[in-house]
Amino acid sequence: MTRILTLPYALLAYLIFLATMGYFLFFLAGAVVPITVDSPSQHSLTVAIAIDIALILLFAVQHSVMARPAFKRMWTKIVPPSMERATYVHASNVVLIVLIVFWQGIDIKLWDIQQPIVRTAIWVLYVFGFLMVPVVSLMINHFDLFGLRQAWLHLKDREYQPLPFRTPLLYAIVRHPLYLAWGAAFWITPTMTAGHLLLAVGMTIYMGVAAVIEERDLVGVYGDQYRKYQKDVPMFVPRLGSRLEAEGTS
Ligand SMILES: C[S@@+](CC[C@H](N)C(=O)[O-])C[C@H]1O[C@@H](n2cnc3c(N)ncnc32)[C@H](O)[C@@H]1O
Repeated sequence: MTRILTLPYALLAYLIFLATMGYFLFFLAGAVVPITVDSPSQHSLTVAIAIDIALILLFAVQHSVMARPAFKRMWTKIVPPSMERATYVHASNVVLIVLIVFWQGIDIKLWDIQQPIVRTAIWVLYVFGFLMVPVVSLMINHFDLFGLRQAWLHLKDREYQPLPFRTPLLYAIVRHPLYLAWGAAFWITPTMTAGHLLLAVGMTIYMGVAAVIEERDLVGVYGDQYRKYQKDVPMFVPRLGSRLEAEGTS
């Protein structure tokens, strides 16, 4: 039964993710869609800040806890292993939709660049940064990240093999290009409100902590290979003039 259900379950998670991400592009831009990061709050400033912080914490806890090996070991006693990653994607979708729906905008402008050419250039950079998120996910294994590979292997009755350690393209320059792309999406805007800043700061802190925790797990999985990678390649900020040969540490 799970053999038949796993692939549609994972595909549904993936499609909802794509739709949510499409919405999120405009949510962060504060344009086109009805609810955005700048939608005015109906609450006092203190309550609005408290709700926003609770939403960021919910996002951080769900993403961090469900990605830990110990949680996965326990969780896969309930959820079939082939559905574990797709379930993570479903949960992440729910959390992101909750964040979008309940986010409280705080309309205090910290910067507001109106010069048309500069404003357009910033929008172009924003879209580029945002689109780097799916592009970077393709560099390691997009379909594994979204649970589709696990579901496909299960359908074909083939055993799941974890991804090998790799350092392709941007992974030869920094260890966390996906978080860097997310950072660009959160920070690059011609009009920064206090609500948007709260989201950008909260997510940046979360990604910093998540990267440290993720690396502990990666050292556990890949051992000295990952330790060497940590020595050779910076976490977030590229070092001028130094770049691993793509795939060089694999
Ligand atoms: C959401 S991705 C984020 C990757 C990274 N933190 C980044 O910002 O690009 C997390 C998954 O990527 C995998 N991963 C991260 N770096 C990797 C590497 N160099 N080779 C293979 N898998 C990697 C981890 O095992 C984890 O399952």
